[in-house]
Amino acid sequence: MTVLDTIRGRLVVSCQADPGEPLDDPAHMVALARSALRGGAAAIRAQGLRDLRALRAALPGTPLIGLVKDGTCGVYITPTLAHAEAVAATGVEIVALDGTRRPRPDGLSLAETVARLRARHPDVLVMADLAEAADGYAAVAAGVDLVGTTLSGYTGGAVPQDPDLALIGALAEALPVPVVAEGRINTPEQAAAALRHGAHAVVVGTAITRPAVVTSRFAAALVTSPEMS
Ligand SMILES: CC(=O)N[C@H](C=O)[C@@H](O)[C@H](O)[C@H](O)COP(=O)(O)O
Repeated sequence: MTVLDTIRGRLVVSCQADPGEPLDDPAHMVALARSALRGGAAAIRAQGLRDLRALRAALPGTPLIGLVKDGTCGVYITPTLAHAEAVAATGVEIVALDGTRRPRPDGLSLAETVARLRARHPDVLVMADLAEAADGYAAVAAGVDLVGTTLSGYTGGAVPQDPDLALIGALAEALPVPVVAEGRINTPEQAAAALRHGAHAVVVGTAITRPAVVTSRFAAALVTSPEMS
C-alpha cells in the first residue's frame, strides 16, 4: 500500500511545538505522536529536523509529513531547496513546503525546487501547502504529489476562525492530485465535513496537540461567561 493509500479518508495529527513552549522537546513530540496513533491517526505531521529525526527513529512504520519552519511570516514553511533536502534526509515519506505563488527566498521556482529535490530523493512525495485555489494549478504544474489547504488564512489579514471548506471543495474538484484538508479544523464534525468536501485526508494540529491553546479557549469562555456577572 502506498503512503497516499494509507492516509486516504484518515486523520493525520500535526505534532508541533513553538520554541520555548513546555512541549518543545522531541521526547514530548514522540509521546504526542504515539498518543495520536493510539487514538486512530494514520500519519503524523511534524516540524523541525530534531523532532523529525526523533519521530523517524521512534516510529519506523508510521508515515511522516515533515517540514521546517523558518520564521513566522512570508514564505516560512520549508522555504528553500536546502530546507526541503534537509527534511527529506530525515527519512520522512512526504516533504511539505510552501506551495503559494510567492517568491521563494532562494530564488528558485516551485517547479525547480520539486525537480531538484526529486533528483536527490526520488522516493519522497512533495506536499504543497497552499493559500488559495490559484496556487493549486501552479503547484500541480510544478509537479507536486499532493496539496494542502494549510496556508489559507495565513497570507495576510485577520485569520478566520473556521476551516476553509470552500477551498478544500474547490481544489478537490479541480485538481488531479489528493487534497489534504488542513488549518483550523478544531472539531470532529469539521474533520468529517472536510472529507465530505472531497479531502483525501484531514490534518489536525492545535485542537489535539497544543494544550496551552486549547486550555486558553476554555479559560476565555469562563471569563466571558454570562454566569460570571
Ligand atoms: C499556518 C501554519 O504555519 N501551519 C502550520 C503548518 O504546519 C502549523 O502551525 C499548524 O498547526 C498546522 O497546519 C495544523 O493546523 P491547525 O493547528 O490549525 O490544526
